Amino acid sequence: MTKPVIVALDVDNQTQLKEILASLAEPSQTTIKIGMELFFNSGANIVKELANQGYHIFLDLKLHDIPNTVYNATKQLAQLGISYTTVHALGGSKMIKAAKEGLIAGTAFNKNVPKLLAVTELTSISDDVLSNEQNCKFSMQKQVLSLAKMAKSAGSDGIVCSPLEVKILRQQLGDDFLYVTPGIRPNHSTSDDQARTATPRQAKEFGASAIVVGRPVTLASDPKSAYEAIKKEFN
Ligand SMILES: O=c1ccn([C@@H]2O[C@H](COP(=O)(O)O)[C@@H](O)[C@H]2O)c(=O)[nH]1
Repeated sequence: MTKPVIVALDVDNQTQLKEILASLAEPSQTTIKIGMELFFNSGANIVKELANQGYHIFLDLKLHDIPNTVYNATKQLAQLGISYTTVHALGGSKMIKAAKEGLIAGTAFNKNVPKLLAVTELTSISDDVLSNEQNCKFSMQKQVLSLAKMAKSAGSDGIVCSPLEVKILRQQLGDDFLYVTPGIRPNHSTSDDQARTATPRQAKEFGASAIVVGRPVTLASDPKSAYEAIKKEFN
């Protein structure tokens, strides 16, 4: 079975959106990620529209609020036809539990409940930022593992982390949990806002369940070839 290469549709207009979608596989074979940029530009209707076209949707709004607010928000999101959504693990176990309950409450009878993914430490956070700005006393690996364990016990279906942490996480938390990894850079020399990166091949070797790829596809001179090459490397 091929593992998903999830393309992050981080665009603010329909023209660019259509161009990228045209480079990807047919909707039923494709998971696309809608993040804050497209959602705040086009609203919930774009989510419903793309879901109706048959795409599997990863709605990445990274909710982080009090449990009651998150419950009511995920209850709404569950009605959009999405497959995955995200909260920040740092919101705590009560918030994660509420997010899951909201998804269950908002899902129509005989539809699948969207999978809940907890974002551990963003892939843009370096070791330096973790210790000097977040004042975390643990190593990155220990911190991500601790958040992932808590998220799993609170009911999340998986986590978002860097590919660099997946091997140890999978050993500790098992295979009945999703390890979704952004921070994918086919060319390791690229320098941008991502701090904890790996190539698609490394993500595969470390055991990622799915990878999330944005700019390496959307900014490529030939997005279709870039997407196909990443899929081949990851599978
Ligand atoms: O820890 C995280 C969580 C989410 N993301 C999202 O993934 C994509 C990555 O895009 P690139 O252009 O490939 O960097 C983007 O939508 C982020 O919001 C993440 O990067 N790290």
